[in-house]
Amino acid sequence: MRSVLIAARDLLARGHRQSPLKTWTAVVLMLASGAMLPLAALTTGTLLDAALAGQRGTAITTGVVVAVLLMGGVTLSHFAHIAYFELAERDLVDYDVELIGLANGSSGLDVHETPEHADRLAVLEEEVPNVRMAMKALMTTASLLVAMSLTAVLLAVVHPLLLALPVVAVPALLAGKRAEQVVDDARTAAAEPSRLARSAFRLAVSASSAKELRVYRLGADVRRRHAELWDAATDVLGKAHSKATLLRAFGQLWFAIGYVGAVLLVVWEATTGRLSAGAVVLVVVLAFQVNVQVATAVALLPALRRFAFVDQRMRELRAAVSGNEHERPGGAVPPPDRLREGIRLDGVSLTYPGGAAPVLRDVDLTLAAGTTVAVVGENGAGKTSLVKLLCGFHRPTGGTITVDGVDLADIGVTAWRERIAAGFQDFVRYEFTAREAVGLGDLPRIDSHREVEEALGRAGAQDLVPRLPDGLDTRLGTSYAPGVDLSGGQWQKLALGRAFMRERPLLLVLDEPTAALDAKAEHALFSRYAAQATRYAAECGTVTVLVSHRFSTVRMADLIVVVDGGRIAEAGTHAELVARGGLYSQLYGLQARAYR
Ligand SMILES: Nc1ncnc2c1ncn2[C@@H]1O[C@H](COP(=O)(O)OP(=O)(O)OP(=O)(O)O)[C@@H](O)[C@H]1O
Repeated sequence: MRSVLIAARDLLARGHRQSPLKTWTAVVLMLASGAMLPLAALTTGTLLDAALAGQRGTAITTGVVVAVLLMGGVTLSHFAHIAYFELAERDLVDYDVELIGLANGSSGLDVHETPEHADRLAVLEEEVPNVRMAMKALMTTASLLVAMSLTAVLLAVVHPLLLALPVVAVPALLAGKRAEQVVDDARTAAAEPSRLARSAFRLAVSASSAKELRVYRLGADVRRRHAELWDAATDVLGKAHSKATLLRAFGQLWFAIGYVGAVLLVVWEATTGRLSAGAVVLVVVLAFQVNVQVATAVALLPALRRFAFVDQRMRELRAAVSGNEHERPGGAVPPPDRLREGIRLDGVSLTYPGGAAPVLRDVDLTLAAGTTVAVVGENGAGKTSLVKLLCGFHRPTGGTITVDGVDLADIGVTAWRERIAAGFQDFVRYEFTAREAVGLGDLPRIDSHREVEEALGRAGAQDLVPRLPDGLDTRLGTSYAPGVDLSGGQWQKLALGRAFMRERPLLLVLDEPTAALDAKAEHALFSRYAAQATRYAAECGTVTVLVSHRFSTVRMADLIVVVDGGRIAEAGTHAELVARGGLYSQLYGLQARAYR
């Protein structure tokens, strides 16, 4: 119950922030409409007594009042609906905006990479559109509270024993509440299989997986997984719904017994002359209204409980994002204007949140200012994890990273990120215009035609634009709007252009930037990288970190770092490492032979 009250308060407060006038209009109209039906019942009783007593004038006046009250009940709630419907729409947008903010609200990736976070986001993505229903349920509940209170007072005035009628309604309400708890628990239990089923569905219908699904004949398998996961989810939900229906039916039956008892009581009192005919009509109508009120309350509970569940998840998300224990926001020291010494890692280790073992251990490394450092190693060795630490996405769980002698943890995360340029292996395919897809790399200059073209030139992707039908104004992708679809390599070239938008980065990260490029493009690109890295190095001492599996790329680096099982196995120049005859030499030999 407490969670429902908190959720109701949050929803009203959110509505009030959007429009105080509309909120108050809706609340006042709904409260007034709640009083109309009980007052109409009262007036109907008076009307009957007046008619039976031959008081024509009173009967006509009360008849008009009954009509006005009945009309008022309908029209007030109609006008309230206009106000709260718009509020609910605004609330919905507000929730979406907040969700986008929270999904991107942590400076690092620790929160993002936990299953609880994924579940919370999946639940919210699905449930937030039900805010419309929640607003309607909340307003109707406000109206219902007035109606129930007034009804209780009127019943008590006719006969104190009739107060038992609303009391009889309580077990019915409790049964309804219990039913909702059962459904909520089931929804939480079904969140994981539902999320996995949705992911199987996306896999089955997305264009990017179509090729593999056909070649490996995975269609039937994905369908089977999807069906099994939904079966698991719907089984849990189905059982819960059956149990909830039984609980609600029990509640309704219990109330029906009370209703019959109340009607028999007033009829008995009337036959003994203690109550008037008008009072009997009043009680019969009110008792019927109590039944409707209880049924409405029970029917409203699901929407309110469901919203309370959303509100609770939203609060958990806020708390998880703001109070993430693994993530420190970073100090206020600004990053240096230019790197003089470079970046040092001393005894650095990293264990992911919830991870059993460190994925990086005892890493000692100096990335000297103005140099290009290549990181190589087998899959899962820890290369990307190293890059993530340098970008401040995760904090080392042991040791320190210093930038020109200042602990990276003391440097403001946002300020540090502004001095990083990065191209990631799992780059994003922004389905915007080509100019925006590149210009996003440096938001203030997103609209600059010249600077976007220069960035593409630095990334070796200048040949891409002339092939697009509307040049940089070409809309990309076909998922949400008609646009031009690009090849994997072309998307990657745009991602590289994005990485080269920032002009004075202290750290340039290229995490397997050429995986989707052909050999000619790769070769052209490396020569450009080398020139670019030299230019950056002269301007601000940039450290370029290049993660690659291609040794033809790697050999041009000033320092090659070989990562093996989370440790630095060896480090040196290409010549030094080949001469040493260690892991690098073996891996290089294997690849060189393959190319011969
Ligand atoms: N978010 C995460 N949570 C837990 N473990 C992770 C996470 N990301 C990576 N790992 C684990 O850390 C280890 C190193 O992964 P990492 O991505 O750094 O390897 P990599 O050398 O870049 O591999 P690849 O060449 O395949 O890209 C792997 O065992 C991986 O399973």
